[in-house]
Amino acid sequence: MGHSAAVWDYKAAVEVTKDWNGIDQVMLRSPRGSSARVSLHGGQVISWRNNQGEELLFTSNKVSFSFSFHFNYEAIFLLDDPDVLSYAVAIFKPPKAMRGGIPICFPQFGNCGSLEQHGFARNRVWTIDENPPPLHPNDSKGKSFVDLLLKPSEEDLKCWPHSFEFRLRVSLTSDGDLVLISRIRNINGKPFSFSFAYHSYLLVSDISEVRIEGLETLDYLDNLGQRERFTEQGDAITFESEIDRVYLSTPNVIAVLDHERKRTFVIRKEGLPDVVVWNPWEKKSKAMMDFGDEEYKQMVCVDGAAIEKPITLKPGEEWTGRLEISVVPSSFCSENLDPSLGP
Ligand SMILES: O=P(O)(O)OC[C@H]1O[C@@H](O)[C@H](O)[C@@H](O)[C@@H]1O
Repeated sequence: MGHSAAVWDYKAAVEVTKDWNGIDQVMLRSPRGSSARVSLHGGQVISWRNNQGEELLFTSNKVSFSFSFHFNYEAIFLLDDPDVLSYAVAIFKPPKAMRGGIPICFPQFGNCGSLEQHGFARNRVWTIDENPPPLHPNDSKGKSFVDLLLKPSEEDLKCWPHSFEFRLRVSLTSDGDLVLISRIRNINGKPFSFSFAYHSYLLVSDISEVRIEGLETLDYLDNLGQRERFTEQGDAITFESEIDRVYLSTPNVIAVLDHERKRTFVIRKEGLPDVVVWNPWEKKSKAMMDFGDEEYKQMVCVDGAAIEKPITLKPGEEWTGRLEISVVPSSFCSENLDPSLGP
């Protein structure tokens, strides 16, 4: 049953539990029944549910564990088989981000650089930041939230020699909107540059029923063709095969319409000029160990990102990248979207 936002105890609505691997997860709840779950593995949002308890983010039913023992092996386990899963958990630690939810790509996007694909942040264990520097009061009022912190380890500094503090706030508004605020501070003696993405796996009824509005007429880099630059010709993006693109200089509001479910994800962003659109389609997803055969139909990645022009921070400087996702009935068409991003 829903509760009134006026009497809701937002602090009590944040609960920390352990996952099957002993890593903390933070559950956020809103007075009307929505929820979000954040794993300290990667600072990754791994579930976001609406007031009716329906999941809004895609996560694969398959999980892949890599482990080293003389050789590198990769094994797949079905999450819905408890015996197999508990055996897997007993012998392996998952070093990889779960396929789905919202992994954080930092300090590198994709393989453009010397680091592991999409950077190391999604594969590190973050901590809960009990005393973060303050944000605007509107970022706390009427929200359940958790603040996470990532600092580089000695190993990280060997491959990326830049000291930083990465603070991530994940919030759930009383209406059930999901808000992610990343603050990255240079605590190094020298400037550094990075790229970034909220790799958001949206759950859709069927990818062939999905249409993305807000990116028409824009230039994009095509990851399927050596990042060649093209201009979007269609009046919206629809899917008939693999798409892997970085749209450039995008507006602050993007709409992802799911015709079959008659609902629209509205993505509002700030500090994130680019938008990645990705669906692996059948052939590529079959080649990926942690994707079920038909699962590509249920997802589309639409990421708020900063990729084409990396962010450069001088010593002491901080960058903020903000993403807000809400879900509205599809009758609420994109012409109604308010491009302002007030909290
Ligand atoms: O398998 P990963 O490392 O999570 O990456 C998934 C995909 O992420 C996309 O954003 C990249 O553009 C793709 O090329 C990549 O396949």
